[in-house]
Amino acid sequence: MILQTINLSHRYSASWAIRDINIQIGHTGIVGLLGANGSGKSTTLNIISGTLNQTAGEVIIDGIDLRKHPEEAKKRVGFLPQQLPLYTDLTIDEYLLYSAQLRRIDKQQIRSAMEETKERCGLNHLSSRLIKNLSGGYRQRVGIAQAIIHKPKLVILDEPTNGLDPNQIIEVRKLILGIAQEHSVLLSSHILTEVNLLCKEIVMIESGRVVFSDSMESFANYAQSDSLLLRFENPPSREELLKIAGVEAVELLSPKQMRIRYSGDQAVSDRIVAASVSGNWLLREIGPDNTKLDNIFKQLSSQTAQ
Ligand SMILES: Nc1ncnc2c1ncn2[C@@H]1O[C@H](COP(=O)(O)OP(=O)(O)OP(=O)(O)O)[C@@H](O)[C@H]1O
Repeated sequence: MILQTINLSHRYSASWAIRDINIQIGHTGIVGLLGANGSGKSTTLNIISGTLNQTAGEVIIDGIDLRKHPEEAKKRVGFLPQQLPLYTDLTIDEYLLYSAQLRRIDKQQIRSAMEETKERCGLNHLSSRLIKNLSGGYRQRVGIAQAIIHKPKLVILDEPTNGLDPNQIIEVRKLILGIAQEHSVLLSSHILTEVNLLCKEIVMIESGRVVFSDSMESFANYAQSDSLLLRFENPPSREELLKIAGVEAVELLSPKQMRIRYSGDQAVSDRIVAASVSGNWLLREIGPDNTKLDNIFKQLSSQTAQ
């Protein structure tokens, strides 16, 4: 297991910022930590990267307890915090040399580590450019470069595309996908589309607690599994629909169109068809509700806020 957090909890003052966060990463690829602003993503990532001490719970990196053996555990982690840790008066080469020294890379290997990292991050042609003269996208690449220069098993990226323009976002996402071929990446975002595009797995947190944790595929299924869109030529009343076994809620979208939420088995659609025939409701459309994942995000968020 590359990362395991066990009931990770943190309290800045009186109230808990995160509570019982359990994350497991066992392979390369990207795990998305999704949550609205203030939900506790940065707190979680700061703890996992060893920059903040948790109030309770454990972080195990590659089998090493981060609290008990911080140096050994941190060797295996690269971190891009939300605020870029750059020295803008340094050139890219100077900054990467400094980062490599901080990471205690062997003197003989520093040059090759720098060259390889610049190559991977598309920075070779800018080696002697001052960081303050780089665009936002390139600064982000330098931030990512310092996070991978020591070839950590786990790379943690806190909102890596935040504040970038659309073209820069595409480039940085490409870079992250490349890095994920060789490293395990834990990436935070408040944008569901981004997590959907990049990640195989998703951990969604809200108000400091995990509300969903599974594959992206299960998330999409979960998101669409429990509602149906219906359209009738001769629509029944809400009460008539609610009488059908399994139908839990009816939401009118237009006089003839509605969304129902249901629980239990999928046979609810057969029962709706049968009821339509016997009630002469003239069913014209029945199918899964392809609610945009973003709506689900809002829905999940409001569930936990209650
Ligand atoms: N240093 C701090 N002192 C006190 N409270 C804090 C501190 N840092 C964060 N918090 C609070 O902890 C909660 C979680 O914040 P955190 O920054 O982890 O969330 P986030 O999901 O990363 O949000 P954002 O994307 O806006 O940074 C918030 O309520 C925040 O106000």
